[in-house]
Formats: sequence, structure tokens, C-alpha cells
Amino acid sequence: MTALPPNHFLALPRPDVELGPPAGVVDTTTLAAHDFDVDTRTGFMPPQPPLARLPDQWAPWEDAFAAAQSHRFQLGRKSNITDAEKAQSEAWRAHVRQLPTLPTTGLLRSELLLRRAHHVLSWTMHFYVHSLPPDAPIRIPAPITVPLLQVSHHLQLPPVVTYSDDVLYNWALLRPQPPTEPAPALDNLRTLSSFTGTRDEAEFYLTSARIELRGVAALEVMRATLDELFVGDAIARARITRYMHALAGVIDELAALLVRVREGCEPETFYRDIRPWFNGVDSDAGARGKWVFEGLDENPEISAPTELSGPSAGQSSIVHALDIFLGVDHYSHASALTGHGPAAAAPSSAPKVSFLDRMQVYMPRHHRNFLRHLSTRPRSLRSLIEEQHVDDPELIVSYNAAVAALKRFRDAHMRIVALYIIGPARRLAASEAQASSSAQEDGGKAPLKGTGGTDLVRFLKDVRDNTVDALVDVGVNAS
Ligand code: HEM
Repeated sequence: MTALPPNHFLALPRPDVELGPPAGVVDTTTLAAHDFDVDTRTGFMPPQPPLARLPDQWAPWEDAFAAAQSHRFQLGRKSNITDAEKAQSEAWRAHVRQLPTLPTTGLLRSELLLRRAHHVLSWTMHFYVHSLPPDAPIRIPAPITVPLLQVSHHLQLPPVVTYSDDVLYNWALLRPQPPTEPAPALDNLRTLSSFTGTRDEAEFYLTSARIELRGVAALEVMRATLDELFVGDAIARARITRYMHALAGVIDELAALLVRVREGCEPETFYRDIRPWFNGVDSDAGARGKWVFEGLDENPEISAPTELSGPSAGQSSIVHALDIFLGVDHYSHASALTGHGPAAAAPSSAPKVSFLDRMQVYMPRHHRNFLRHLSTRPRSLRSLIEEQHVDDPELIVSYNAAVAALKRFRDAHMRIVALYIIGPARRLAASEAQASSSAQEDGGKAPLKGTGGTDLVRFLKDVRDNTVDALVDVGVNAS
């Protein structure tokens, strides 16, 4: 076999993730990332602030959406809603019903236009549905459904608000970004859209956005580890050992960012005023019945939606990527343990799908492909760990450190869920039971539903507890 010339890129020294490529050497290792819309500076977030308004051709959508936000509509089911508030939201819904059904072909020229269109139309739909009186049938008018279904088809996304709509593509810079900074600073972000206009809601989205941005350090470690796995020699294992400890540190930072949500988002406000706007068909709003998408009969080329869960940070690719990369997903998200059937129109006989797989349908398609690529790589970190569990205890210890950090992240997440959902839900149920003569028979003990439709307490505990099953015995040589 002929030797590679010394300047061939495969013959160049492997870049070290902490040191970067040697001077004068182009780092070619990240080129493939662009196919997956994963940026080396901002990860799953786009490197530039998302489009804040569609061109004038689609002004009727933007104006209706802006009006909904500026009116600060109340949830239709709110107990103390006034007649004036009801009349105002009904006037807005009447206006939405009369909108022209605008063509979407002009949006196809740009992914950025399509993303903004999905954002505007899906948020408008949630405003429409959740401002309705609680006993009204949910019929979403054709001027929203037809373009939303068309745009969703092109983006391969469900026609509801997703995590990409409320986090990934819902931000702007507070101040101009200095050219020396490769990515927005974590404190230099604000949100674009809001259901309630509250700081609490903005902080809820920004917490996830900060985790995404800090998650870039984890993606960097993953990339470098995958390069080393390709080689797999003793130097590679020593480097992977170092990377795993670094990864554990990054995951702990993500957990610290998660719990800082308490600094700006008040739990009762979140539970009572913000979260109900997120509901899709199979979260607790499902009790109100089916969502009817009008306009399908006149447009037979459009199919009725099957996936209509609301947005959940469970749709964040960064946590899924960590799970898959570490090989933890087979434990934490096994479908037998955490799965449940798909939403809306799926028959009850449909096979169980793991939450992780189902939530991938709600991710931008390039990110979904990234996760698929990560999970189908021929050489996985987990296979190296299983091979080496006797011979390289330091490697195993470092791997276990990363898995333990993911478990700590999930412990922190569970505490946040207890604070933001479980506690407020119990208190609300207790006060409603006290106020009502027909006190709730279940005393507020019915299983709580996640926006992704899960029986959330059981599901999240299972995911967290099963994460530790991925820990590996260090083997007989371990001291
Ligand atoms: C106040 C903040 C938060 C609350 C109340 C919350 C609530 C929930 C709930 C109820 C679920 C169950 C799944 C569902 O049906 O939706 C869930 C799942 C999940 N959430 Fe959160 N979440 C919060 C913040 C975050 C953040 C910031 C992240 C990371 C960016 C995150 C990542 C996840 C993941 C990955 C899952 C899937 C379960 C797992 O893999 O551990 N969450 N969350």
C-alpha cells in the first residue's frame, strides 16, 4: 500500500479537543456537521438570530400574531376571565377566521422563511385554541390550518408549536455581539414571541437556550471522541478518558443552568398562566376533545395531522445526543419502560414507541438525522467501554463519571419538575376541591400529563433511575 504524502489531511496529527488543531492545519473534522445544521459555535441553535418577521406578502399572518401578543389574551378556561376579555379574544378569532388563505409557495425558497412561517402559524393556532371558552369545540380555521400543514410538510414537522418554535428559533440579541465572540453570550439573549409577555415565560425559554449554547462544549467532546474511536489505540483511549471527565464537567454545568430557571420564572405563574398555552391534543387539553383542522376537504392533497403534542424540552436534541452518544438511551429510554403510543389519530393498537423516538419527530429534520447518524455509527463509545471494562479501568471510571453526571442532570430536572408542575398541580387541585361542592373524587391524584403526553412522574423517574443502569462494572483489574 502506498504511504500517504505527509501533507495529506489524513496524515496530519489529530487535533486535540482542548488544544485545537496545530498552527497552520485546517480543522477538517467538523465539515460534516453542516449537513446536520449543527453549528460549531452555537450547536443546535442557529448562529444568526432567527428571522423576526416574514416579508410583507405574509403581513396578515404577522399582524394577527402580533395582535394576539399585544392584547395579552387570557386563557379561555381561566376562572376569573371578564366579559370584556372574552369579547376581545372572540373579536380576534373572528378576524383570524376571515383571513385570506395565503399561498406558501414563495416560502419554499428559504428554510429561514419556512421556519418563521411555522413559528407564526403554530403560535397563532395555540392562541386560537387556548383562548376559546372551555366548552367550545376546537375547530381551527382554514386560513391557519392550510398554510400550517403545507409549511409543516416541507419542514417535516408536526403542525403545532415545537421546541424549535419556542426555543431554537425564538431569540434575538439584547446588544450587538462583539465580532470577537463566536457565539452569543448566555446573558445576551432575549425572546421574540411570548404567550403572556411575562419575564417568567421568557426565562423559561432562555433557560433551554442557554443549555443549548453551553451544550456546544459537549458536542465538541463528542466530535473529538468519535475521531479517537475511529483510531482506538492506547493514545486514543487516554484522550477519551480525559474527554469523558471533561464531559462530566460540562453536563454538571448544564444542570446548574437548568436549576437557575428559578431565578426568573416563578413556579405558580408557570403552571397556572404559561404552561396551558403549550398544550397539544395529547397533553391535558386532550380532555377537551379533538382538534378539528378545517379546510382539509377542499385541499385533498393535505393530510390530517397525526402528531399534536405540545412543545417540551424533551424535544431538545442536546440531551438526546448525550444519551445516544454515551449509549445510555437503551437503558433510560427503552420503549418498554417509557414508551407510549403516538398521539392524536393513531389507532390504540399502534406499537409503543419510545418517548425519545417520538420526540425526534418534533425536532428539525436535520437534527433528527444527526441523532440517527450518531446512533447508527459502526463504532460506538459504548462498544469500546464494554470491550475495555477489564483492561482499562481509568477509561471506565471516566465513562461512569459522565453517566453519573447525566443522572445528576436528571435528578436536578426531577426537582424542577416537582417545583414547577407537581407542587402547583397538587395545590391547585386541593384549592379547587375545597372551593367546589362537587369536590374532585381523585383529590388531585390522577396522573399528571406532560406536554409530550407522558404520565410525567412515572416516566421521568423511570428515565432517571434507568440512567444508572448504564454504569459499567470496572472489572477485576480495578483497584
Ligand atoms: C421549568 C423547567 C422544566 C419543566 C417544568 C420540565 C418538564 C418536563 C416534563 C413534564 C417532561 C416529561 C415529558 C413530557 O411529557 O413533556 C420533561 C421531559 C424532559 N425534559 Fe424537561 N422540563 C423543564 C426544563 C427542561 C430543560 C431546560 C431541559 C433541557 C434543555 C429539559 C429536558 C428534558 C428532557 C431531555 C426530557 C425527556 C426526559 C429525559 O430524557 O430525561 N427540560 N420535562
